[in-house]
Formats: sequence, C-alpha cells, structure tokens
Amino acid sequence: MIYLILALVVCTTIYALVQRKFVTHAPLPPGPPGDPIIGHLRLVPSENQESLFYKWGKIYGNVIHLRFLQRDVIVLNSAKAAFDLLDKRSANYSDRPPFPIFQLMGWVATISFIGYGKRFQRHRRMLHPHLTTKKCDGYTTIQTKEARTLLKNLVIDEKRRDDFIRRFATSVILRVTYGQKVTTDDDPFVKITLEAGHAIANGGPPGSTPVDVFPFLKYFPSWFPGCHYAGFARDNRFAIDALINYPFEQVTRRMAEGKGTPSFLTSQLEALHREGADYPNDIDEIKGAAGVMFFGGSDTTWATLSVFFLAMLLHPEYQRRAQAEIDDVIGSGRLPDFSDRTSLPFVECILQETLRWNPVVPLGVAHRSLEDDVYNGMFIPKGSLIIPNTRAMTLDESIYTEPFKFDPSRYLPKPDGNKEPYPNGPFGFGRRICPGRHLALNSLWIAIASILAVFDIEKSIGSDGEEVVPVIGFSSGITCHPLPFETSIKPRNEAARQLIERDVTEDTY
Ligand code: HEM
Repeated sequence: MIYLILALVVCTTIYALVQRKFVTHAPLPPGPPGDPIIGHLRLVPSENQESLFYKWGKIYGNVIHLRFLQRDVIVLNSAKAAFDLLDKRSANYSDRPPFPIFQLMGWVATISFIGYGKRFQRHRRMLHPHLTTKKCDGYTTIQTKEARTLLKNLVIDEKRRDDFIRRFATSVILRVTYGQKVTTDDDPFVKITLEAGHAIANGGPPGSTPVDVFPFLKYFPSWFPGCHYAGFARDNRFAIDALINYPFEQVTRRMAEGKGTPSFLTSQLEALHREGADYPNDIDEIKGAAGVMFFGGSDTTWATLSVFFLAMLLHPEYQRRAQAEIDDVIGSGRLPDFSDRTSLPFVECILQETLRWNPVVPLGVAHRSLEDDVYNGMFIPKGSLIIPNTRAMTLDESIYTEPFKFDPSRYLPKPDGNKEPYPNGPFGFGRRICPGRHLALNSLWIAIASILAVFDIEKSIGSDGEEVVPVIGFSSGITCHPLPFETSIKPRNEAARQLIERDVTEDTY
C-alpha cells in the first residue's frame, strides 16, 4: 500500500514537471536548488520557516521560488513585493489553498480557510460592519474597563502575568463577539482559547505539510510517514468544536431567556430570524464566523502583549521615556484613556515597535494565486502558494536601521529618530487583510498605555537574591509567542497603586 501511494506521488510529480518543461514562459523566481522529485520539502523544516526564508532572501532576493513536490511556493520577503502582488493585484492573489489539517481540526465554515469567491465575500460582509474604525470606537469603553481590570489583577499577582493578559484579550473579543464576560478565575472561555491556541500553534506549518500537498493522506493513521499533523488535528478537534459551539450555546440560551447582550452573534441570529431563508448565511456559517473572530482576536492580542512585556523587560530606558511622556501629558491623578492617544506619540511608537520586533503571525496566512502571472520578469504559476514572510519584511535593512534592535524611537521624526515607517505586514495584505486590526490596535494601545502609566517592569529576583536573566525564545506555529519568562511588575509608586485600586469598575474577576 505504502509503495503504491509513493509511486502515485512520484508519477504525478514527474508528470507535472515534464508538462512544465514544454511550456515557454518567463523564468521562475530564483531559489535554492531542490531535490529532483520532492523539490524543497526536505530542506524546509517544520519549525521557524520564517528564519530560513529570511536567510534565503539574502541570497536569492525578495521573491523566492520553492517546490513542495508539484506544488509551487512563492515566498515574498519584502513589503513592496507583498504589496505589489497581494494588494495591487489582489483579484489574482486573494485565494487560499485548502488547509486539510485545519479542516480536519474542525475549522470548516471559517473565513481564514475559505477560498476566494462568493462564500468568502459573504463571510467578509458578515464580519466587516462589526469591525470598522467607527464601530471599533464604540468598543473603547469595554477595552478601557478590561485594561483596568488587567491592572488590578497584576497588582494582586504579578506572577500570573500571562494568565491575566490572556484574560484581557479574551474578555474584549468575547464581549464584542458574544456579549459575554469572563467572570471567574477558571472561566471556561479562557480554557477554550488556551486549548484552541494549543491546537493551532502545534498544527504544523499551514500549507506545507505532506498532507497539504496530498490531502488524501489525512485519512491515514498518524504513524504513517508525513501524517503526524493529521493525527494531531484529529486528537485536538474537541478544542475547536468547543470554541465554535460552547459560546454559541451560551448566547442562544441567554437570548431564549430574554437576556442576550448585543453582540456580533446576536445581530447575526436576529437577522437570520428576521429574514429566514432569504438571509445569506445559515447557522453553521454564523457559528464559524463568530468562532474565527473569537479565536483570531484572542491569541494574537495576547501574544503581542507578551512580546511587549519582554521588550520592556529588556529595555527599561524606553519604559522610562514613555512614563515621562505619560506623566507630562496626563499627570499622576488619572489613568490614560483613548482621548490621550494622539498626545502620546512615544507610547504609539512602543506599540508599533512591538508589532515589528517580533510579529506574532510571522508567515501571515498563505494566499494562493488564481492565474499565471509575471512579476518583474519572473513567472508565478497559477495555483502557487504565496507566503508573505512578515518576519523578513520587518527585518528589511533597506527600511529599518539595525532591524534586530528594539528601538521605538526609529519612528520619530528627525533629529529624535529616523522617521522610519510603521511596519506594514503584521496584519496581512489586500482583500485578506485582517478585518480585526482596528479592534486589535485599540486593545493593544489601551493595555500598553495603562501598564506603562502605573507599573515598572523589571527583572525578577531569584531565591539566591540575584536578578533572573530571562531566557529569550519563541514558539513556532501559525502564531508565535515568547516562551515563558519571569518579570517583576510593581506599581511605580504609592500614588500609582492607589490609582489602580481607586478606579471604579464593576469588572473584577
Ligand atoms: C495583534 C492582533 C492581530 C494580528 C497580528 C492579526 C494578524 C492577522 C493576519 C496576519 C491575518 C492574515 C491576513 C492575510 O491573509 O493576508 C489575519 C487574518 C484574520 N484576522 Fe487577524 N490579527 C489580529 C487580531 C485580530 C482580531 C482582533 C480579529 C477579530 C476581531 C481578527 C480576525 C481575523 C480574521 C477573521 C482573519 C481572516 C481574514 C481572511 O481570511 O480574509 N484578527 N490576522
């Protein structure tokens, strides 16, 4: 059986390669030499692909061609190439490849994994009105309250930093999507995002596992060569089922009791009820849209805040500078709110540098081309997997001086900085750009500004009385976050402590 399948794989690959030999077209983009049949499958690791693609970019340029068996893969290492193709030519580059591993996991009616077409547009139309800049202005009260709850929690137990920033991110998106609140320490919604996060982060590099190239392999047991991730997806399906179904059940129950709080989901269910069969989306599509909004908004926001804490730990000098700005503009008698945003340029620079320094979706989500295309004299075959390497874009030396360095002042006008542009790729490109970016930026801003206003983030002290030097490492997966590290998070002074405690909010856990 194994030999039969291998023979089939080899034959279809040879057929595809021979067919291409007889067609004349512009040369493919450059890339490292691959193996005759399997192409670059053996050379590309399943972890930290972005770093290897970045290194190859230095040798072969900003547009690289790879081949996984007969599948063409184009890696875009510069924001310009990504913008030229995914944005300016978005009609050709907004498709998605099938993601059999993620489908196996239960992500079915989910925009991020739906190909370009009418169904994609229906999902986009469902989400978009709830996430415009104007609509997001209406969520700032929720975000401010949740940020203040975060401060209170950090005072109570600084060691649980990760739990609390996850709760902050989850609470905001839970309210917007389902009108629900995180209410207790061991809230099921937090557990659900944790388990779904684990499933997504360990589901393998999207689009480049053997199952992605030969979807029929998903029916094979996990011990079969190349089928590990399929087994993992099956084992973790429960997490995605819970993510999609549990909040939905809670909301429908509350609506039936007449207690539904307005949210994305209630508005969709009401529209479905009102319009019946004329409404373009059925229950499963609505559930899927809410599920991706909930997950898309929690894991990424949490991971970015974790990067922020790491950066502040390593760079007390920028903390001090942001605190001086906050003290100057706001004083010490109140906490920041959204009306202060434009008056705090350095805090904004810290937010942007956090997004650039370690983008939490380092390879974006792969797009797929619909037609043959030629870009700068290079042939991009129809059906290519297009990988925007955001990591390489944010490290582009032609745009960022000393790109590995965390330096928020780079964005300031001269003479304080170099007036370098804010990073372009962390939220993706073209018609697939992250619909939640305005909401995410607001959540990040209020959390960062509030934390900087009242806390000093420093190295923690170990039992030996010495400073604990953080071990810096990042997880690998579709989302990437810092590996656990310790910090000391202390109110800057007694006035700051009182400010946190005095703030009146009914939102405590
Ligand atoms: C720091 C926070 C976030 C980051 C870094 C981020 C990043 C991304 C990226 C890179 C993509 C892929 C874009 C592409 O294909 O070109 C994406 C897609 C998506 N994001 Fe976000 N995101 C964040 C927050 C959010 C939030 C808050 C929501 C929901 C409210 C959200 C919902 C989505 C959805 C639904 C998609 C799929 C879009 C599609 O396939 O057309 N994201 N995000």
